[in-house]
Amino acid sequence: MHGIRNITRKILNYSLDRNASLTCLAVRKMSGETSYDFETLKVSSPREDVAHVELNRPDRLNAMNIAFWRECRECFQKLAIDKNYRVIIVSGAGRLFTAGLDLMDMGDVMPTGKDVARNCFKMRPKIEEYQESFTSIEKCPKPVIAAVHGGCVGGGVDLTSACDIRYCTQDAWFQIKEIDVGLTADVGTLQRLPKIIGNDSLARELCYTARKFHSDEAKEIGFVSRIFPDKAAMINAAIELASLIASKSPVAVQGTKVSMVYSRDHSVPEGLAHIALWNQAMLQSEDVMKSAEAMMQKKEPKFSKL
Ligand SMILES: CCC/C=C/C=C/C(=O)SCCNC(=O)CCNC(=O)[C@H](O)C(C)(C)COP(=O)(O)OP(=O)(O)OC[C@H]1O[C@@H](n2cnc3c(N)ncnc32)[C@H](O)[C@@H]1OP(=O)(O)O
Repeated sequence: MHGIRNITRKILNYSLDRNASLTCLAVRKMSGETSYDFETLKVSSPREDVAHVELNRPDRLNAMNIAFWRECRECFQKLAIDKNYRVIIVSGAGRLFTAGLDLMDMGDVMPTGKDVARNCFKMRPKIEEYQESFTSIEKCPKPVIAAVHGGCVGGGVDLTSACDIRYCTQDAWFQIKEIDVGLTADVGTLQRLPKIIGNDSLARELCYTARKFHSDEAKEIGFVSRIFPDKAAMINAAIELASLIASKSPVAVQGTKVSMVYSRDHSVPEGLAHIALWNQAMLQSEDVMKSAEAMMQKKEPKFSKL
């Protein structure tokens, strides 16, 4: 008799638990909330319209393990279409931004078969997936601000090169370290960094030698735009900047990012043709009239979510 009662209680508890979690899921879906529950990233919202993504494996110096590569991609793909956020900040938890590729967790990209051709057919889509982890930052139409403290090694330079704006602390240093671990960098530094710093000779020097460059040099060459005495000051400034950008028309801000990314990789006539096509639609936005009215009335405009 006791046995049957126990089983009944277990079944009842199970269905209550299940109903509770289904209700939670339904509420989340109904309210349009996206879940950002990750193992290697912590996502918070320090201000309205601002998301803060923290690389969150401080005990491993935020080294990029297999879960990280997947989660980074997923996170930015979600943020790209999440109407609750207009600007994103990326920083690292613990004593430095990131130590780059997790050298203890590379099983995903190391071929195991005997046949070179078959290994290659497996490897290429894997490498492309890793590339997409950072390209998803660039594809996200919302501005992404990197806030770097301590070291930013290997994959960290790839990641921050895909961001729109880079701030760092006085103690920050950067290292395109791939050469030193026998790799040709393949997730974005070689493609993006030379265009950011506009100095091909120096880009090659940094990539071929893997020498560290510190905050002052990073600012001098245009890799970062501002340096702060410590992490707290940098994060505060990043939040202020993010809030300012978030107060502008999201139609205009996101169109600007899309156009700047496109124009970087195309000729001036192609870039102009692209923005003409884009703006033939976007100039019809209510944000244009709202901005003009606010300007005339000397008021701050409020723009609705996208
Ligand atoms: C298809 C692939 C695409 C991606 C490519 C990306 C490539 C790259 O990122 S290449 C660069 C790889 N990273 C490195 O070579 C950095 C290695 N680490 C260091 O040089 C130092 O740890 C560092 C200078 C960052 C910090 O030195 P510090 O003395 O302050 O700390 P440590 O005692 O060395 O490290 C503390 C613990 O963290 C572990 N750790 C550090 N880096 C990594 C890493 N990259 N992967 C895995 N684990 C790492 C280190 O072993 C220590 O662990 P423990 O001894 O257990 O405390």
